Amino acid sequence: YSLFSNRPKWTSKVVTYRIISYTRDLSRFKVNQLVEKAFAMWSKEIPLQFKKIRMGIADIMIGFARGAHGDGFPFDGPGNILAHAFLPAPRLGGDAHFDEDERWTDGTSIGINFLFAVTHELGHSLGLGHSPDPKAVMYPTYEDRDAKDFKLSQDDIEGIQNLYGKRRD
Ligand SMILES: CC(C)C[C@H](CS(C)(=N)=N)C(=O)N[C@H]1Cc2cn(c3ccccc23)CCCCCCNC1=O
Ligand SMILES: [Zn+2]
Repeated sequence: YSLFSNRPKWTSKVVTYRIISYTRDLSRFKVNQLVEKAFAMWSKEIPLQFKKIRMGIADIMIGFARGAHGDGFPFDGPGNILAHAFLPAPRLGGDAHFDEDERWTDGTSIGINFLFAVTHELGHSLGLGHSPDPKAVMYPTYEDRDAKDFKLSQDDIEGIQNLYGKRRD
C-alpha cells in the first residue's frame, strides 16, 4: 500500500456521503446498493462510520460525469481513466467521480465493474495511494478478471488500518 506524506485522513467519527448523480447504465437502486457495499468493505476494517445524506453537502460527494465537469480534471472519453477521487479535505476533498463515457456494470454484463471501481475510489477518498501489489484493490489499473467477487486484499487492509487503526468491536 502507499500513503501520502502528509497522511490526510478524516478525523471525525462519522463521515457523510451523498450520491449526486447517476448513470444510465445501472438503476439508481443498484448504484445505491453497490456504493453502500463498497463503504461497508472499508468500514469493516476501521473505526469510522459512514452516513448517507440525501440533501446538502456531504464529506464525500459521489457522481457520474463526462469530459470537463468543473473540477479541473476532465474525463477522457471511453477507456483510459475510468474515475477519480480526491484525498480527505474540505469541499472537493473526498469526492469521487465516475466517467459516464464508460459502460458501468454490476458484473452481469460486459463493462467496468462498478463495485470494484467504487471500492478503489473510496480508498483514495479515505487517504490511500496506489499499491504495487497486483492483488490489491488499490493497484493502479483495472483488471476485469479479479473484479468479479473480489475482496479487500491484506495489503489494502494494512494500509487503511495504518491510517485509521483497527476496528475494535
Ligand atoms: C483502477 C481504476 C478503477 C481507477 C483508475 C483511476 S484512478 C485516478 N482512480 N487511480 C483507472 O482508471 N486506471 C486506469 C489506468 C490506465 C490503464 N491504461 C491506461 C491508458 C491511459 C490512461 C490511463 C490508463 C491502459 C489501458 C486500459 C484502460 C482501461 C482501464 N483503465 C485503468 O486501469
Ligand atoms: Zn487509483
